Amino acid sequence: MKIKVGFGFDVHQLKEGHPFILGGVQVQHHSGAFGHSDADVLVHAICDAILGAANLEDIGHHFPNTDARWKGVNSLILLQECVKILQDRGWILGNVDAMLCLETPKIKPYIPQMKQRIAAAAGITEEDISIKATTNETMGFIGRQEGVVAYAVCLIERR
Ligand SMILES: Nc1ccn([C@@H]2O[C@H](COP(=O)(O)O)[C@@H](O)[C@H]2O)c(=O)n1
Ligand SMILES: C[C@@]1(CO)OP(=O)(O)OP(=O)(O)OC[C@H]1O
Repeated sequence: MKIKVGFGFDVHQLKEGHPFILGGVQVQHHSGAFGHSDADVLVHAICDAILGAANLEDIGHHFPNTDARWKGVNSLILLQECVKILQDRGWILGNVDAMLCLETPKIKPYIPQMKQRIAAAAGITEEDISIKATTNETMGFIGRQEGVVAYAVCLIERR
């Protein structure tokens, strides 16, 4: 059995009045993440971890932000596609561990639903997806609530 690890990072700007989609779930907040897609920073970091593990470039390579097909796209669709790309090369996604960094709102109550949606899109069980959150202790652009950051690692395996 061969195993590999992957790492992903993403950041999006927060803008007043935008919907805030994290882990495929709409979070109630006065501002939300802004991007070409639905700007789901958590799912983007997971996509990059998966692609990185298999040495398959990054999310922008597969889904360019200049392509109208991805305008406003639900990022869970991109995640599903990344897992398919992985499986087409003989890899199986093992587990994912992710960290969200944002000052507010509290993410903890949304985590069970995020896990359900990510697990369903990625074809893994909820036990194999961990999501955690931290503030930035009021410091920097995260502390000023100008942006949101996510990190993710994953393991992939093949016989
Ligand atoms: N946006 C966030 C940030 C944090 N949490 C939860 O609160 C705990 C304490 O966070 P600190 O940054 O003050 O250490 C953290 O462990 C998370 O469980 C959250 O839900 N949403
Ligand atoms: C997801 C894509 C594609 O719509 O656009 P954005 O929502 O801007 O997100 P980013 O994290 O910059 O990744 C690039 C693109 O693949």
